[in-house]
Amino acid sequence: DDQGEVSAVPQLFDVEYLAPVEIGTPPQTLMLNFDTGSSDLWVFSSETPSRLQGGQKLYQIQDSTTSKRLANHTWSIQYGDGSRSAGNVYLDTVSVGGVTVFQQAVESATTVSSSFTADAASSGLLGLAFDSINQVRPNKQKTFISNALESLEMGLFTANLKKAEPTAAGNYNFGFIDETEFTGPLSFIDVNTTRGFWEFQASGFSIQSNANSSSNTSSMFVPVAHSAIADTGTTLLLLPAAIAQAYYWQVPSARSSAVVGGWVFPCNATLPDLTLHIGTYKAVVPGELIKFAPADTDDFETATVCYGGVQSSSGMPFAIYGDVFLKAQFTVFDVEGHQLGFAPK
Ligand SMILES: O=C(CNCc1ccccc1)Nc1scc(-c2ccccc2)c1C(=O)NCc1ccccc1
Repeated sequence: DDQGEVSAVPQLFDVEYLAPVEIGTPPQTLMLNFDTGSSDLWVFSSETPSRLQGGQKLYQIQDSTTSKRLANHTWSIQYGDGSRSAGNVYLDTVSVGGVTVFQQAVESATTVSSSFTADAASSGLLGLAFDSINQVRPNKQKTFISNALESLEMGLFTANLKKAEPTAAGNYNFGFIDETEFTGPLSFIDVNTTRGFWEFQASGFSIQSNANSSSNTSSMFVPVAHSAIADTGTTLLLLPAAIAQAYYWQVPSARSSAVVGGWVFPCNATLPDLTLHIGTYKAVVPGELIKFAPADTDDFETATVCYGGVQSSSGMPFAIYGDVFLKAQFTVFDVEGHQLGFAPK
């Protein structure tokens, strides 16, 4: 029974986490964005027009002796931020951290939008949401994890994303739970797979002011029930506007800037911790993770205006608990049990 582990390498300002994936025979290793918010494994390839390439390593289809065209099948995907890609479909051998799937659908891009072209480090995405939202037509294809399930010791994978110090890489594990990766007990909640996402219910929030190091006062619990998804592919923690507003009202001189496109605050501000209540689990997101990135220059030293890691999810179908949230928790994605498990780390 298989188990696999692969390191999750944070890119600048933790905007995404890439992990090595081996495709074809002999294996071609590409860095892909592991994305629990979508269900397509797609790559830049020898079919991607050179004018749409931006230096990414390509899947050389003809160099793989095991690649087979899935005739008359195509794919096309659009993400909520407007980015998009589309192309043809091949079946080939795919390995992640030692877990191998034969005849995995590998979606080759014949067109990508500008934000993908501009992201030189990422050769594509590896979707880890449910098969129902795979975008291959006429016949949907299964995700890597769905195909790998039968060979895994446990029908689950875990994400342990980390804030990028120079060396810190997080990791994804497939088929096992490494108890050394978290401190407190795991708390499990049910997942609603109707929309194909890792969707769950959260009941509200509380805010801890870190006024001084010795004591911090915890605010009372504020009930703001909302649907949310656990999404490694979305950078920020996108919450109902009422929660985002209540949070930044605790930060002196924070404001919602139409110019920048979200909540900003002075970089020398001390940000409170935010606790999100999920079932009986209290997920603490430290203020330091919410001081996300400089908004007016490229480095924290000279920047005066900083962009918040918590932003509003208004206009979206649900709240999106992205990397800013997942960096603070150890998360179990129980594919077979349709559950999410969280623990502090
Ligand atoms: O699409 C995803 C997961 N994939 C993220 C991704 C990765 C690489 C390139 C582009 C996108 N998650 C989901 S589920 C639902 C949405 C959504 C977001 C806004 C409006 C409507 C739906 C998104 C999504 O688009 N996430 C990425 C994102 C980017 C910028 C701002 C918000 C969200």
